[in-house]
Amino acid sequence: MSAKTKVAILGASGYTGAELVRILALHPHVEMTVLTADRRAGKPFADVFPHLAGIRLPDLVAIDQVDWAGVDFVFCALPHGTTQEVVAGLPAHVKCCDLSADFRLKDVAAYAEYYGHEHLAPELQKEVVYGLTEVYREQIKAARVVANPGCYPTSAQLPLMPLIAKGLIAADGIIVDAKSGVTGAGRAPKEGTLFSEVTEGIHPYGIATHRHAPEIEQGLSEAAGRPVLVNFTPHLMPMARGILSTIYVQCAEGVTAADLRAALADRYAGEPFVRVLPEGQVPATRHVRGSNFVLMNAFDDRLPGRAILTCVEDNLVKGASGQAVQNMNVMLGFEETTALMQQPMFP
Ligand SMILES: NC(=O)C1=CN([C@@H]2O[C@H](COP(=O)(O)OP(=O)(O)OC[C@H]3O[C@@H](n4cnc5c(N)ncnc54)[C@H](OP(=O)(O)O)[C@@H]3O)[C@@H](O)[C@H]2O)C=CC1
Ligand SMILES: CC(=O)N[C@@H](CCC(=O)OP(=O)(O)O)C(=O)O
Repeated sequence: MSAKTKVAILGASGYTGAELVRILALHPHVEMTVLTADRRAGKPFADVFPHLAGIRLPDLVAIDQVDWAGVDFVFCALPHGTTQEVVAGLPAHVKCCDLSADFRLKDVAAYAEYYGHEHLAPELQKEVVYGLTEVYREQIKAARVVANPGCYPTSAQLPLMPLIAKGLIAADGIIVDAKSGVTGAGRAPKEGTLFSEVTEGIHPYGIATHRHAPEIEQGLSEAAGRPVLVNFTPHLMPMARGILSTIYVQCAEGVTAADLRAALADRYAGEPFVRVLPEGQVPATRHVRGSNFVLMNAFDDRLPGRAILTCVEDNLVKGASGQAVQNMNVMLGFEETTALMQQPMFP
């Protein structure tokens, strides 16, 4: 049997880091040899995440303690803004899937505008492949560094890109109304994610300014073959996991929701993680919890010629760590579904 791939998880003490460990624990071809943290460096991993105590793992270390000679593949699960120099400094033999937003935007000027500082690795940015697996699989196969998509952009681009590319919906005037669970904001303590700030309520945030809008527009523009702008408003929900995107679109002349559903079903036939639901069935976040699945459907609006698309995912799995493992599987030539076929937990 060939040797296992040695994997490092940078930011293993965060939510997406824990999900990577949970998923990779069932991966037959990898061994987790390095787990890093910042404030929690020096601790046993199980002290930080007792629910994963049954897995044999190395202790958490600081990034500057990592011996890269013993690493083949890196998952970088660090806060955005801290990642570009780390990834640019990796030795050439190491492949990487970056879960942060640091390499998602191809246009470094747009990055500077939305992230508030100049890109620190513009040369590397040119070779990074955007990791929406179902769309960019062929490029991902050959990539050394993959930028894993944002959680909201995954749920918006998967339903919209094929419909725009086929001219079944107008690329202009699209409204993406999205809701996320609180784990989307990470584990580091902040006022906005306190129980008392989130429970028994819902509120939009980042209205007309959220940094996922240009990421969604990047994909939709590519599908349309011209620049496209989108109206994107995220909301924070009193739940731990899950994203629901409700998307309002104008259909092309004569096109109905049945046509949109059929086109999506055709596009994603054979895709293991994308399911287009039968007519009338409503995607719910609780139907994807803990899984790498995406559920979507299309409905006729009451307004003539308009339709409503709905899409759900688990923000920590297909929206982050699950898609990252999917990308690693593609990059390293493993079966794409390896370690990812857990069924959703319900309720
Ligand atoms: N949560 C989600 O749903 C999604 C997250 N992402 C992206 O994935 C990345 C990780 O997110 P998430 O796991 O939620 O974040 P968390 O805040 O839960 O975890 C962040 C991790 O990074 C470490 N860290 C923080 N600051 C530094 C630093 N300056 N140097 C080195 N390590 C540091 C933390 O260590 P310590 O615990 O010791 O402080 C922790 O391990 C982010 O870029 C996020 O935007 C992408 C899609 C979805
Ligand atoms: C609920 C919540 O706060 N969600 C995060 C998005 C999570 C994510 O995908 O963030 P990155 O683009 O940084 O990877 C937010 O809106 O900032």
